[in-house]
Amino acid sequence: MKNRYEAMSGELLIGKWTGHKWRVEREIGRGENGIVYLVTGTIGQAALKFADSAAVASETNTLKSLERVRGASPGPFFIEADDVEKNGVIYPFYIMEYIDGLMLHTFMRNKKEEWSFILLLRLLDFLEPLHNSGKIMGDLKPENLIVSGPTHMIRAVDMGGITKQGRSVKEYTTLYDRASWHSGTREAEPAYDLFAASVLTITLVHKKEVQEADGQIERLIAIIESSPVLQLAAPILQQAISGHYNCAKTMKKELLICLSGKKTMKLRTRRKKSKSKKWPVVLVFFTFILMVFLLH
Ligand SMILES: Nc1ncnc2c1ncn2[C@@H]1O[C@H](COP(=O)(O)OP(=O)(O)OP(=O)(O)O)[C@@H](O)[C@H]1O
Repeated sequence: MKNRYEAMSGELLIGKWTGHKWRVEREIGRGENGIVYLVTGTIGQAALKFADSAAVASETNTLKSLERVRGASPGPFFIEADDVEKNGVIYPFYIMEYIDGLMLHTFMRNKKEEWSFILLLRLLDFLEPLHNSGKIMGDLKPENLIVSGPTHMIRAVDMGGITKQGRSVKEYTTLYDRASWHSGTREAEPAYDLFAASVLTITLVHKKEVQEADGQIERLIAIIESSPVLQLAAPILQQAISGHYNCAKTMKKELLICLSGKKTMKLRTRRKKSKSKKWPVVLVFFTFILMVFLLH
């Protein structure tokens, strides 16, 4: 790994330019661009990311440019950038807010499949202010998202894909990229993220099948239609896939309507004969929906 410092738990890092001291608690993640540590400084806990100077500069710029969207906190707050010098070598890093929570796929591991809709609602809450600020997330995938706090807010940890609307998407992952599914271009527009949000929701419930669909949109639609859980929101998921939505708020509104009583009644009537054991889950689920709606 080029120019990335491997720190140890308990180690004290001193910023070369600010003189600020950061005590390393533990490593919290690593990826292509860098290593991230949970650290403690005079301001309390924070996340420290070692990366090469170009990545530190561009990620720092992205986080700063998101300050205008801060009311909705889509990503971590930027704190400061600095270098640490060890044995005559300079290692660039930056400090950001530590987002406490679980990665999306870890969060879903011990949850009922119906939770995928709550996360979709939260994802739409996350996307709306970002889109209103003239940007899109681009690389929308579970690995870049954390579920945080008692209201299960979605926050992003990797902002590398954020692209100005009208430009070509900077970074993408084929599984969630509409162009790879032959369903549109890579032009950065809200509909690009809403397509990805729909695929992400399907993936939370049927990951293997989505991977096997291998870019064939008809197979993706067949997964929705044959899934007892996803059927609850089938029209919305399909419309997002076909590019019908270019506004997260509208998609959220229609999703809530779709998940409300009428659709459930239909499904219940259809399944009456089989005395489904799922009704307590559905009841709990709609109580959650109501809570999310009221909390917002
Ligand atoms: N501010 C943060 N708060 C909490 N956890 C974080 C934070 N930033 C990063 N992480 C954790 O560290 C991991 C790696 O961080 P990040 O995605 O920024 O690295 P990367 O090298 O850019 O990754 P990639 O290879 O996906 O480009 C994340 O998946 C997440 O688990």
